[in-house]
Amino acid sequence: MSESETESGTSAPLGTFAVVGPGAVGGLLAWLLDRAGHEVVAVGRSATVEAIREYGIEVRSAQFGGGLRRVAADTVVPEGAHVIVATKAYGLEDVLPGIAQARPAEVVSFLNGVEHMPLLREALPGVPVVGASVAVSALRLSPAVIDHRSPFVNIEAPEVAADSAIVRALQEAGPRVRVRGTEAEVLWGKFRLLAALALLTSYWRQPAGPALSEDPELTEAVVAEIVACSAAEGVPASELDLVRALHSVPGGMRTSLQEDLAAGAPSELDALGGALLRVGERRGLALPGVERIVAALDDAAGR
Ligand SMILES: NC(=O)C1=CN([C@@H]2O[C@H](COP(=O)(O)OP(=O)(O)OC[C@H]3O[C@@H](n4cnc5c(N)ncnc54)[C@H](OP(=O)(O)O)[C@@H]3O)[C@@H](O)[C@H]2O)C=CC1
Ligand SMILES: CC(C)(CO)C(=O)C(=O)O
Repeated sequence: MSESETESGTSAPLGTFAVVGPGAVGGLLAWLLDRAGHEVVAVGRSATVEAIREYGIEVRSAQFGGGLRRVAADTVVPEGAHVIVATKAYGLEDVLPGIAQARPAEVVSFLNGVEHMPLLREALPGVPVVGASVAVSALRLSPAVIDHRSPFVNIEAPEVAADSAIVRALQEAGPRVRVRGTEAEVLWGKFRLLAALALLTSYWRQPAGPALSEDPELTEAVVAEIVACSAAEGVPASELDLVRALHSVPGGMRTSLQEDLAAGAPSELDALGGALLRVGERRGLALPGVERIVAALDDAAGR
């Protein structure tokens, strides 16, 4: 019997799920939860909400078959909802008051990075808030059309979230969901890999394979610096494991930071590279490799 099933075999309703930031990741998760029969509302800004109301959410996915689903959409978070947060880091502060006002049952965030959790907790006192990670490659082609490019959606959530309705619903909706360790372990586990990949792919303007091999010394420095940051923040890791993880990524993979910078769009450079530099400053770590890349990307973006 699955966790959300009753003794009689029928699914117990887990409540309303609100996906705040129905972009590539949020739209895909909303679509998957809707497909699994849950009550889902995609919560976004008016242009996106209008597009989803008019058209639905279309997912193109080899893994899940894809298709169009008439997912409900609103600009307001429903009262007491189970909230998934999937905005970009730079959009988080704008959505916090609306989430707080809805007095959500719980909040699970899927943002990349590590600095968003204190912001969420400060804005949502008394609300169970959990940081999870998702490994997936997805891109929003238009406000209601999502291209799911990776043959996987791998979610990790910390052990404290084992009973979360969001985690239980996602476990049954299609993604691979692993519940393990602490929140810091989950977030840094993803952040170590993502930060290295995102910075190097963006710097070299190449997909993962060539970006990692372009300048082995720079790659080595970035790996060592990120592992040092992780350890200083209480999550020890091995450089060798990170190198192995980086080389297991498909060589043709591009990162969302790389896509955003290439498009001249707002990016998460500060939430990734900037966050590492702030750890370095706080912990007295020299990060010359990360610093060089962030400075070059800042220059290129005209900051
Ligand atoms: N794309 C990927 O493959 C992966 C992304 N991630 C992480 O997931 C998170 C979401 O990324 P992704 O789905 O790619 O991003 P998208 O740009 O596709 O979607 C972001 C969503 O957040 C909303 N948003 C952004 N700024 C604001 C704002 N100021 N106020 C309200 N809403 C806002 C957007 O609104 P609107 O619809 O109005 O534009 C959109 O719905 C990021 O932290 C990313 O690093 C993690 C793994 C993989
Ligand atoms: C590298 C990738 C695609 C892995 O999930 C990612 O998280 C991103 O680009 O933001």
